[in-house]
Order: sequence, then C-alpha cells, then structure tokens
Amino acid sequence: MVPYIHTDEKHHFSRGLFISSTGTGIGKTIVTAGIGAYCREIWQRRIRIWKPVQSGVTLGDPEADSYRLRMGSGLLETPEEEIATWTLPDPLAPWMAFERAGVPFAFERLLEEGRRRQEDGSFLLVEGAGGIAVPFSAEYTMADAARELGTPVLLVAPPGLGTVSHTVTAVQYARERGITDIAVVFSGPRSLADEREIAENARMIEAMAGVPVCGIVPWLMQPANAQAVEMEAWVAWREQWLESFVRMEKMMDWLRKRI
Ligand SMILES: Nc1ncnc2c1ncn2[C@@H]1O[C@H](COP(=O)(O)OP(=O)(O)OP(=O)(O)O)[C@@H](O)[C@H]1O
Ligand SMILES: C[C@H](N)[C@H](N)CCCCCC(=O)O
Ligand SMILES: [Mg+2]
Repeated sequence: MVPYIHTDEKHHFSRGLFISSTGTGIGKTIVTAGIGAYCREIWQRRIRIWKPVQSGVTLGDPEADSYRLRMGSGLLETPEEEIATWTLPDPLAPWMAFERAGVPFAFERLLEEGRRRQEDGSFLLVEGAGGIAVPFSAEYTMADAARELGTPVLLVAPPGLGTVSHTVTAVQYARERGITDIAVVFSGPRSLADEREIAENARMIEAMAGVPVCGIVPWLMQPANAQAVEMEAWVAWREQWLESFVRMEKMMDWLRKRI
C-alpha cells in the first residue's frame, strides 16, 4: 500500500456520506437507497447517488446496484450510467474485476468523478463495493476513497453473532486509513438476533470502537424479479421505508448534523 494522497481540494468538497460495510451483501444498497429517499422526500435535500464500481452485473439489470439505488431512492432523473462509473462483468473485488476485464483503473480518475458530483452542493451518497478494506487496485481501498472525498463513513453491519469482531476491526481499519468520522448501523433480519442481543452487540461495539451504533434499519425487501420493473412497487417500498425510518432517531440525528 502506498501512502495516502493529500490534496488541497478535499477540504473544499466535504459534503456527503460514504456507505461501507463489514463485508459484501450486508445491506449497503438498501440503506443507501433508503437514506437517499429520506434526504430527498423528508429533508428536501438535493442529493446525488454514486456507486463508483459495481461488478457481476450489467447496467439496466434489476439486480444491479445502480438500478436498485436509482429506483429505491426515487432519483429517476439520474441515468444509471451516472450512478455507476464502472460496471464490470465478473462478481469480484474491483481490483480483480478490473484486471479480468482488461480495464485500466486510476484512483485519480475516481476522485475526479466523485468531486465532480460534489461540486454543485448536492449531498453525495457513495456506496462502496463489499467491505471497507476492499481494493480498487493494489494501492487503494474503499477507505482511501472515503478519506480523499472527505466524507464520513457509515458502516453497515449485521446485528447478530459474529458482528462484534468484524465491526471493531472494520472501524480500526478505517481509522488506520485516516477516517475519523464513523458510525455503525445494523441491517439484518431480526430473527438472526433478538432485541437483547442486538442491544448488547451495540454496547460492545460502542465501548470497544468508540463509534455510535445507530440502531437497526428496518427489514424491507426491495422489489425483485417481475416486480422490479414496476414503478408502483418502488413507490410502495419508499413509502414503507420512510415510515419506519422516521422512527430511527439516533441515525437521523447523526445524519442531520452532517447533511
Ligand atoms: N434492511 C434490509 N431489508 C431487506 N433486505 C435486506 C436488508 N439488508 C440486507 N438485505 C438483504 O441482503 C441482500 C444484500 O443486501 P445489499 O444488496 O443491500 O448488500 P450490499 O452490502 O449492498 O452488497 P454489495 O457489496 O454487493 O454492494 C439484499 O438482497 C437483501 O435481500
Ligand atoms: C460482487 C459483489 N456483489 C461485490 N460488489 C464485490 C465484493 C467484493 C468482496 C471482496 C472481499 O472482501 O473478499
Ligand atoms: Mg450493494
């Protein structure tokens, strides 16, 4: 790993949030889309949503994060091409997905793409790929992108057994890479952990890692299969999400101070 890039510009464009996680398939897309819908519809905040690299999908595929972020947030004026900068065929960490596709990657280009999206004062929601230490290249990971874009990091983690070690190590890694503003939110079926266990896990993570744990986001499946092309199904998803999100006080207080 090479030393961090420090640029003057980063302090000029600090608006946004980088949604990362302890691993892949944890709920980042659900949480990012939901926060996007909330910022737009409840706070009337102009936002952009960005997935720098997605892999294992094609644009327009209802399974693609770019599709689910667009429909889930309701940011319909933004084409998927603008939501995802690089869409690569193999379902791998970006570093290897770039290599296998023969696509050159430059971290500076990624930062340019991010900063362009921050320039007009929009609140930029960035969804990483996989967990916080997942590499774009031999040199740079998700954490480096968050640091250079100057955004806080919201770590999405599962609520149940196993989460304490994964989450504490993810926070420690983010700090090592220079990120100071970090919060955790759980996403996962409640059946995997009861209320007492969830509260205990949150308490251990807060005590050990020194970051706020903002509770557990509602379990709300996004429309899949045939329903994924129906606009009404997504409107209904957003409505349900907004209703349950209104009750997530700790998360919303944390976010409100950063928006
Ligand atoms: N809060 C939630 N409500 C409903 N389903 C959820 C929730 N969190 C996670 N899931 C389930 O977990 C799956 C993975 O979630 P998601 O696609 O958001 O993960 P991810 O962290 O974005 O993964 P990737 O690293 O591939 O971007 C979803 O398809 C969904 O089935
Ligand atoms: C393809 C998948 N859905 C993600 N977008 C990429 C996950 C990379 C995980 C790499 C790793 O941590 O081993
Ligand atoms: Mg995702």
